[in-house]
Amino acid sequence: MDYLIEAKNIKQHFKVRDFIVKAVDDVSFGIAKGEVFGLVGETGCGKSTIARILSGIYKPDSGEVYYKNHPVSGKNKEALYVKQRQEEMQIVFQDSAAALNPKMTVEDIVLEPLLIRKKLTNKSDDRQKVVEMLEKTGLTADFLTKTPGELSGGQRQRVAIARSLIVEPKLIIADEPIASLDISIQAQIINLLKDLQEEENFSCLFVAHDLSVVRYISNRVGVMYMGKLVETGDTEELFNDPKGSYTKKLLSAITL
Ligand SMILES: Nc1ncnc2c1ncn2[C@@H]1O[C@H](COP(=O)(O)OP(=O)(O)OP(=O)(O)O)[C@@H](O)[C@H]1O
Repeated sequence: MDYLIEAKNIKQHFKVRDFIVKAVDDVSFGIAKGEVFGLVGETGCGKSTIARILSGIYKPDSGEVYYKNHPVSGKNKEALYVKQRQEEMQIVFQDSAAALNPKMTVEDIVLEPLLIRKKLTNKSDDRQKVVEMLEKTGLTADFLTKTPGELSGGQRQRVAIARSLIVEPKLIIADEPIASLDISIQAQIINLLKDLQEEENFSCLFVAHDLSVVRYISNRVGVMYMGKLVETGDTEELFNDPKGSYTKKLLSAITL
């Protein structure tokens, strides 16, 4: 299978006082180009740790992450592909919106990833690009000069998404991207992410508690239980015909 990013046998253990927490315990899966892979499971089962390992924030204790079939996490990692993953990936966290620099304008916030990559051109073209990104996320040029404090939670998350899109990412790691938003705004942001994914065709790891959201947005789903990936499958197959006893239990706890 030609995966954009793949985890093979990754493990991440944390020592907490005298205990070893097996946060991720021998997990393997891949995300194809243009695919949305949803990761579900109870609190503490290891979803965020996996998101951090795939994005390179954590180095797994063992196992390997591959980007375009080249190792990017272990001893034999290939610098060229580590760099490509870094440049082609964006992360949208639960609190991305809250973490926007309160002193910066929306224009500067959205441009920052290009600044970091030394890809700014000239002021008017750059501004045009920002406006384009804002419009993609349902905002307008009126927002250019605003600061995060002047925006609602939903608008801030739109700005965070616009900021991710400006580098034309091939991969978005979304870790609970709607969890901190009001219920009424969550659907809008999920619809936006789904539309953008269909337009831009980036691959996505989508981590969420909410199974109905995962079902709506994902092509494939992985179910985690205590650090292990206990079942993966195409979304509708998995939801309609879960195989494992844990998946059955998890799905029966909700009404979809
Ligand atoms: N830096 C750390 N140090 C110690 N333990 C950690 C660390 N990060 C995570 N853990 C533990 O590893 C386990 C998995 O955590 P993780 O955050 O990956 O789960 P999760 O499924 O994302 O949970 P949630 O849905 O609550 O975010 C938990 O028991 C957590 O307490």
